[in-house]
Amino acid sequence: MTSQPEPTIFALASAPGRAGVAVVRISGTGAGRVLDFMAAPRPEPRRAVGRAIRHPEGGTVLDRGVVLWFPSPKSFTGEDVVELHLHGGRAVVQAVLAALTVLPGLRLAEPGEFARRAFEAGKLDLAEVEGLADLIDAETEGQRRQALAQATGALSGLYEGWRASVIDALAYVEAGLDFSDEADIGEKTFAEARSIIGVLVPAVNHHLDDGHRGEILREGFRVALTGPPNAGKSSLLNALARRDAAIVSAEAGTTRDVIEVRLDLKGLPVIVSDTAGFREAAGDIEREGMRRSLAVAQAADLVLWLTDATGPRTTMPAELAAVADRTLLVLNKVDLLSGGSAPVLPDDMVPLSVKSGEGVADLVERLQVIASERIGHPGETVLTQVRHRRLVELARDSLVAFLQGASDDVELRAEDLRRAADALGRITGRVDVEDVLDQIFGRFCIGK
Ligand SMILES: Nc1nc2c(c(=O)[nH]1)N(C=O)[C@@H](CNc1ccc(C(=O)N[C@@H](CCC(=O)O)C(=O)O)cc1)CN2
Ligand SMILES: Nc1nc2c(ncn2[C@@H]2O[C@H](COP(=O)(O)OP(=O)(O)OP(=O)(O)O)[C@@H](O)[C@H]2O)c(=O)[nH]1
Ligand SMILES: [Mg+2]
Repeated sequence: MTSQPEPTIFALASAPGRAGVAVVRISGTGAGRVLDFMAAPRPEPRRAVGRAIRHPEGGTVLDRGVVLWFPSPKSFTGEDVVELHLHGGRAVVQAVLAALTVLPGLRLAEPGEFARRAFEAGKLDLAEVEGLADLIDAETEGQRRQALAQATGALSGLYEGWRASVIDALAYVEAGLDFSDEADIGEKTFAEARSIIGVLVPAVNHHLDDGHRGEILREGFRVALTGPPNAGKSSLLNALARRDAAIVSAEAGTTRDVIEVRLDLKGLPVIVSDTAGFREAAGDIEREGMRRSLAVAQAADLVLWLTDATGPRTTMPAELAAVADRTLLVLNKVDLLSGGSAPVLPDDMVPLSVKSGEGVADLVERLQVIASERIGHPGETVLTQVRHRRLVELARDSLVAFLQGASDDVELRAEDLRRAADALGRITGRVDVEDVLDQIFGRFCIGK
């Protein structure tokens, strides 16, 4: 039985919409034929050449572009790849995509399908693919660095290195099994395995005990704006975003829905959420707003409690304080205080006036410092997502079980190590990961 060849896939690899240049990528055994029919002759591998791009039927010139030819296996996907660099007009791209569908054996790629083929060809492992998806999503410098390191194998190297150690230890344990009638050999090899795992476990624990730095950098440091109604939370949000993201009014109880803005503070992603004000006497809608506010505060890495300098110095309600990880007190509207001099405030209270702009830059600076303390040094190899964390925890638990288990039950101890190696292998996709593939590749846009 001959296996059906994979269809050749194509897609716009650059962003949709009008652009200077658009790139259409084609991957699979039919890619060379695209060149033959639409941009003959095939250029030298990996050399950009200017070519007329023609319709395969009739030969009408659709555009004058640049073409690239990456014969298998030296390509992004490992398959034959062709790139057509076109003028980025919508009609040009449409005409070329329509022309490609005319060729037999070609179809439009699904989201992430190019990356999936790169994975299946062994060009990228799963952690690298996830890094690539994060790189495409990266909005700040810190995120870019972390994602690029992961996309180019930093995490894979770490986890594969650990897995190699576990497999070393496993080999010792299994050697002991083979010599089970010679007890002293078994003991010796088991001790070797123990010493390998004894060194590994603290390293794994250290990696896990990172305060979720990589995950926060990847997802954004979350700041919740809370406070009594009318304190100026929405005004502050707008000032931070430098645009009118939220409605501001002199009426108390203006904000009900949660409004998010994303800031880039010196390369760190900070997500600020404006929420409904907290007060006792509130109607149904406002109460729902307060419920949401509480949920946002609970999920936040930092909760700001903003109060009006001319009003009563309300403290954070107990229900809010109870869910907040870390809080910062902010006193707004200091422009309204008579005398003009700033009030004497406790050290941990930040005075500002959204109206005059006074103190806003200082607050931004405080936020940046707090976020950077939490996220730590970029460039270190840190856990970046929950999928990895779960598997590293699973591996650690199995390694601890190995260390604590009875050494005379060698079969069970070997099983502990196999389970640990398996968990680590699932991070990079070295062992069965069918169950998560669709989820991971589905994150990509079409053309990646
Ligand atoms: N034009 C273009 N730019 C691009 C991409 C692309 O696909 N096309 N990329 C898409 O993500 C990124 C670069 N990624 C790439 C990764 C590997 C190969 C590649 O041809 N690898 C071969 C050859 C390596 C070599 O010559 O040593 C290989 O791995 O065998 C190409 C692009 C960003 N820029
Ligand atoms: N004088 C002065 N007024 C301010 C300042 N900041 C905000 N305000 C005013 O205070 C009022 C309430 O502002 P908002 O930003 O809507 O207050 P909020 O905290 O979002 O209120 P709710 O959404 O109702 O909880 C508006 O009239 C703002 O113009 C400030 O620094 N000084
Ligand atoms: Mg508001």
